[in-house]
Amino acid sequence: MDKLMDKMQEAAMYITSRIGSDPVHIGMVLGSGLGGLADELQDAVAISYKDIPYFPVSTVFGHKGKLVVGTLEGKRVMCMQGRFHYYEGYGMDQVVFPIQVMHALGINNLLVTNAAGGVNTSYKPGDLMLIVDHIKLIADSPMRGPNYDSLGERFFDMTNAYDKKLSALAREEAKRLGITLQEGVYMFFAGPSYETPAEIRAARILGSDAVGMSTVPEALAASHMRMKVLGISCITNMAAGILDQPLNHTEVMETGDRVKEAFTLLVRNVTKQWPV
Ligand SMILES: O=P(O)(O)O[C@@H]1C[C@H](O)[C@@H](CO)O1
Ligand SMILES: Nc1nc2[nH]cnc2c(=O)[nH]1
Repeated sequence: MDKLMDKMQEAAMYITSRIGSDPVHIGMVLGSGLGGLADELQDAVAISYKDIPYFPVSTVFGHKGKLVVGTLEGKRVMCMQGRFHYYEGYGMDQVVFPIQVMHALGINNLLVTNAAGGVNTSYKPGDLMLIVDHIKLIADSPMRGPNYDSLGERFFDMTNAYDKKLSALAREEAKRLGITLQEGVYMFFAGPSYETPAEIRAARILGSDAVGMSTVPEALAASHMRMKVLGISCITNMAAGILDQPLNHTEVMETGDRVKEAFTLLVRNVTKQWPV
């Protein structure tokens, strides 16, 4: 066994010692302001990241740094209440390590969520957006370096990175529940600064509808391991230069808090129907 596989196994064994060996159906990464969903799990077991071998720790306000495992709408789910970002100083390999540990635990379904800035001017803060594709032009790939053939192929396909059936499910459920669900392309920026207005104009020309500092590394790692991914952004603010106002993390958190009911309702109903 190589080193990454050893680390994944050790982390997975520790988590299993805390949650038991019943299968976990869906992994969920909860973005800034969206972590409250984890508090709704039944029979929940919460594990601090600092207790899990080789896990990094969250340093961002609004990211609690806990793995919470429990039942949501009849499915056993594992929520990351707080994620790791490249701008925190972690390598891309550390950013995606939890996703690889989920895979080691037998999880093949992943919901990735985030707070994002709206680039598409038809969006408004508080909208939810189904991620149909992404753009990443900067920073390393998390898969840079030796390939772990037991995890996935060296050159892997990203055509269907965001699963079409799960996307259709989210679309249907949003419609049924009367929740506005925009659809768009999420573009990764390394942060921690928000973008300049010129970068946002460039992002729009390139075809992005929303910008953020996460999610894409996790979607890459999940695709490498052929996990099924559903992505939902919460448009917490209009991206830089669209409105005549500066951006700040407080607004991001406040908007996340404002939409938490709609977000939770949508995720609950998608989870209920999620084929596992
Ligand atoms: O973890 P996410 O992508 O939801 O967090 C976003 C990006 C930054 O961490 C932060 C900026 O306000 O929100
Ligand atoms: N990069 C980036 N990340 C965000 N997260 C929440 N809002 C934003 C934004 O406008 N830009």
